[in-house]
Amino acid sequence: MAFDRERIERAVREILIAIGEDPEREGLKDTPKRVAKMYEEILAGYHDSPDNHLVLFSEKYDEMIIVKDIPIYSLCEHHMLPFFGKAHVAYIPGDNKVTGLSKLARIVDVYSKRLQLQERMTEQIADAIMEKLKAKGVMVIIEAQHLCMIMRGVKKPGSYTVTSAVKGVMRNEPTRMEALFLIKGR
Ligand SMILES: Nc1nc2c(ncn2[C@@H]2O[C@H](COP(=O)(O)OP(=O)(O)OP(=O)(O)O)[C@@H](O)[C@H]2O)c(=O)[nH]1
Ligand SMILES: [Zn+2]
Repeated sequence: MAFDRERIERAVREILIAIGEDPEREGLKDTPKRVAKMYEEILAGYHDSPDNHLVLFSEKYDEMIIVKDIPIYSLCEHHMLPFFGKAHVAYIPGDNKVTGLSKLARIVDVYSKRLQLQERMTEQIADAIMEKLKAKGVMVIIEAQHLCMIMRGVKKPGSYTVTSAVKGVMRNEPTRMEALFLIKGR
C-alpha cells in the first residue's frame, strides 16, 4: 500500500484534539502535515528493499569486511518511540563478490526505517546480506538506547540493548572472535 499522508494528517489532528490541544492554533495548524511528512521519511523502509541498493562487483577478496559505528534511528513497534544507536556489519564475501561499503549502511536504513523490534531488525539485516550477497558469513551487532525505556515506563537512562545475528562461517569461534575484536577494538 502506498504511504497515505492525508490519513496520517487526519489521525494526528485527532490526537491533538484528544490530548486537549487546539489543532487550529498557530503553532499546531501545520503539525499534522509536518508529522505526516516526517513519518514518510523516517518510515521509508516500507517502500524500500535491499535490491534497490545492492550493487555487486567482482573483487578477489575473501577476507572480512567490516563497516562499524553506522548510526541507526528506528521506532519501536510497541510505543512508536525512537530507539537509536550504532550498527556494526561484518561479512565475508562469497564468490569474490563484494558490494559498495555505503550499501551496507543503506541496508541498515532499509530495515531501521520501519516499526521494529531490535532483534528482528538485526536478523533482517544479516539475512539480507547473507542472501543477496551470497556471503560466506555475516555478523551484525546493534547497540541501541530505547526512549520507551528512558523517558517513560521503567525510566532507565543509560541502559543499552545489544543484539547480534551471526550467520554462516562467522559462527566459527575464531572467525567470530576476529570480527568482535575488529568491531570492538579502536
Ligand atoms: N524485545 C524487545 N522488546 C522491546 C523492544 N522495544 C521495546 N520493547 C519492549 O516491549 C515491551 C512492551 O511491553 P508491554 O508490557 O506490552 O508494554 P508497557 O506496559 O508499555 O511496558 P513497560 O515499558 O514495561 O511499561 C516493553 O518491555 C519494552 O521494553 C525491542 O526492540 N525488543
Ligand atoms: Zn517501546
